[in-house]
Amino acid sequence: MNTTTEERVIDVTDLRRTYAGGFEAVRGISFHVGKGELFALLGTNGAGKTSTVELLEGLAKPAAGQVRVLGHDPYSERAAVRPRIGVMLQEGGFPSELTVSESVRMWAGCTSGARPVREALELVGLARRADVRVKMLSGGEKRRLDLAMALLGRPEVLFLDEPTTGLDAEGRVDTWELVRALRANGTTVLLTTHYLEEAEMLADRLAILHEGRIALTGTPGEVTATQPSRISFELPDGYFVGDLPPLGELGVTGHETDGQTVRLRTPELQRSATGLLLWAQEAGVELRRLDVRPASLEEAFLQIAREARDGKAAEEADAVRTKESVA
Ligand SMILES: Nc1ncnc2c1ncn2[C@@H]1O[C@H](COP(=O)(O)OP(=O)(O)OP(=O)(O)O)[C@@H](O)[C@H]1O
Repeated sequence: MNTTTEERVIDVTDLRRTYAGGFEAVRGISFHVGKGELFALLGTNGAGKTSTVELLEGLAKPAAGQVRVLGHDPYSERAAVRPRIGVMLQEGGFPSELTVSESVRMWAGCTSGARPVREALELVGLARRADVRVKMLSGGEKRRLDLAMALLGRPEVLFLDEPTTGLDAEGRVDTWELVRALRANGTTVLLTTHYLEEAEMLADRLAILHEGRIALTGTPGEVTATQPSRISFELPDGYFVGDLPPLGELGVTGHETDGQTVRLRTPELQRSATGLLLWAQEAGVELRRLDVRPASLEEAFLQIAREARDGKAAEEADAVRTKESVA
């Protein structure tokens, strides 16, 4: 999506965050989110997602770089930004003795133009639990209450920090539907999640953070297209991988065999699958347990983690070699 500067509801340029003690958790990241877009920030544990989102919410001041939310600096112009955003933190931390509806009413008292309490609870499927004390809610129900609070002020921009952690499968699907409906009504959403399937289902665009930097960004389709697709099958007894047509001619870039099981990697799924199936038909061979699948976001994510680990291992080995050669 091409977004002009005016349409950029969130605009982040070379953002950095350094904690007391000098640790740099966010190391120069840039991205933007257009109106009505859902942008997902993904990353390994400690990659810097929460550190980044806190800067966008105006909860902390960047060490360097610039953040604009709805055209304002969320830290120094907090009063202009805060009423227009909704924030769902990882831990809501509401008083546990209050009931669900009392909690929402209390929060509504601090929110201008708040939705009616009943409407907020219905949106997140908590209306039946309105009179239950917060301390009696399940973990998933507490997440729904956190979401109700974030939605109270009909925000133009919604920050969702791991919104479905602790929800069961049904609760997760309900939340996805709600988020889609909000986005369809023009709400801009910034989501962090550990569930790659969630990002794949919801995000218009995403960024994968690693050690405070953006390792990969794009639409889910663009990100998964960086990884090869997979074809796996079992050959009948008496057939071996060498009996297949030359794999390079099928566009296959890598393969593994384990007994009769063959796994192929290819950046050209249709070409490779067609070539393989034509061969099987002509040779009268049944490819058992045939499985043809494009790469998933999870594979792209794991590949980044692997590359980062291998890169680090290579750097460490280089450092050891340098040390040895100096000694
Ligand atoms: N207050 C702090 N002081 C010093 N370092 C911190 C502080 N808060 C976070 N960090 C460090 O900054 C890095 C990024 O943390 P952050 O919580 O932003 O990561 P994250 O991507 O949200 O991780 P997770 O997926 O585990 O929630 C981590 O190495 C963390 O240990």
